[in-house]
Amino acid sequence: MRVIISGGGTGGHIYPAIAIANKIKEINPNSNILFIGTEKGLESDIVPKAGYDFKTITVSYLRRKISFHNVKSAGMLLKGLWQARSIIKDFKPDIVIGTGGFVCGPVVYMAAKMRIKTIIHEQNVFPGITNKILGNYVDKIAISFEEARKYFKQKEKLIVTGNPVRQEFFKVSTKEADLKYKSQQNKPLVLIVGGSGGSASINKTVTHMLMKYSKNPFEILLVTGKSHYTEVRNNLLQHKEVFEHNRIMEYINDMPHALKACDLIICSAGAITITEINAVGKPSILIPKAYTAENHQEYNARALEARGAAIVIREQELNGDDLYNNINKLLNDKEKLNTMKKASLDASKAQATDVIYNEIKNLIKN
Ligand SMILES: CC(=O)N[C@H]1[C@@H](OP(=O)(O)OP(=O)(O)OC[C@H]2O[C@@H](n3ccc(=O)[nH]c3=O)[C@H](O)[C@@H]2O)O[C@H](CO)[C@@H](O)[C@@H]1O
Repeated sequence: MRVIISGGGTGGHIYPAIAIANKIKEINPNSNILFIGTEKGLESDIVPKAGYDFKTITVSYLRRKISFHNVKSAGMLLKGLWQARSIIKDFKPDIVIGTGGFVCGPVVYMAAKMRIKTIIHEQNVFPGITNKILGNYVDKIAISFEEARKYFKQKEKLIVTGNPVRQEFFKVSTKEADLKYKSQQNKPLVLIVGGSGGSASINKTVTHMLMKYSKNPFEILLVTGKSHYTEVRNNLLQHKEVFEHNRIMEYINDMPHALKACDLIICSAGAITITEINAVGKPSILIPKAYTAENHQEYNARALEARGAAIVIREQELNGDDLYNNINKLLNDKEKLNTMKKASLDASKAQATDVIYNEIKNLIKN
């Protein structure tokens, strides 16, 4: 099997691509897989670390208004299309898979025009602009929610698969996870993550909370996001006692172990993070990022809240005191925590990666 996978910009597009690639490799160890992304996107760091060959093309986004930026972007898009064509021509894939983000636009479009089999995967209820356009050209559109159907005109191409997550989330051992991530074995661990890029408002609120309640009876591991790390660290260094009970990191490369080790996760409500939380069956406090397209993160979060697996706090209403009280209340209510854990696990759809793999196989066979 020769496969090109493209998706990038944020972790929410990259990790599903890796989950699909891992599945293909697991079943076909001799398969040849090539990722295409951009140099600037998170994928240029994550994909090689995951052990896959990686090539880049140039892309840019378009603004809604007429602008010089758009003229420049159109030029870059043409260049990207040309680069994608040349990589596809050399690699000769049996199939090209897109998992969203601007970069997969030129790659999947070019492959379709070159009459190579193509499939895209959409992680959210509200599809991204790239996937919406690509829907016109690809052979198959894998969606994660029934509700996403109405946003695609090409009904005959749709298949509901759910979101693929890496198998490690289902296999990881609690003992290993605790050893790796719990620095104080006698205290509950609260993991706080603002998505793959971090969240300025979560970082700010948690910083205030830690300064005010530095002797918290739990341990906090705050993952700031790479671009926020220095600022958060400098602010917290003014209150050194905070670091006696808590830690900060800029990014976690081993999220399966970190998630497994925590007693509670507080995070923004990206679709892949939520799927991973369910895979390990953890209770969560979800803080949907405001101003995401169609407010899709709040939609993701409310779905989990309705199942009793999560508590939702709107970003606009976030403050350190409430957050601290919510954490304390939850960690002291074992019955509620257990109910939330069970509801979280019940929401897990472990078979998504298999369903997508079967679609890929069928497309290649036909
Ligand atoms: C602001 C915005 O529009 N964000 C979107 C983006 O979010 P984002 O990229 O934050 O996506 P998700 O929260 O869905 O996924 C983040 C991924 O990064 C991983 N991770 C994160 C932090 C870290 O330190 N280490 C790490 O490995 C997580 O385990 C997860 O696999 O893509 C998602 C999936 O299309 C969407 O649902 C989100 O709404």
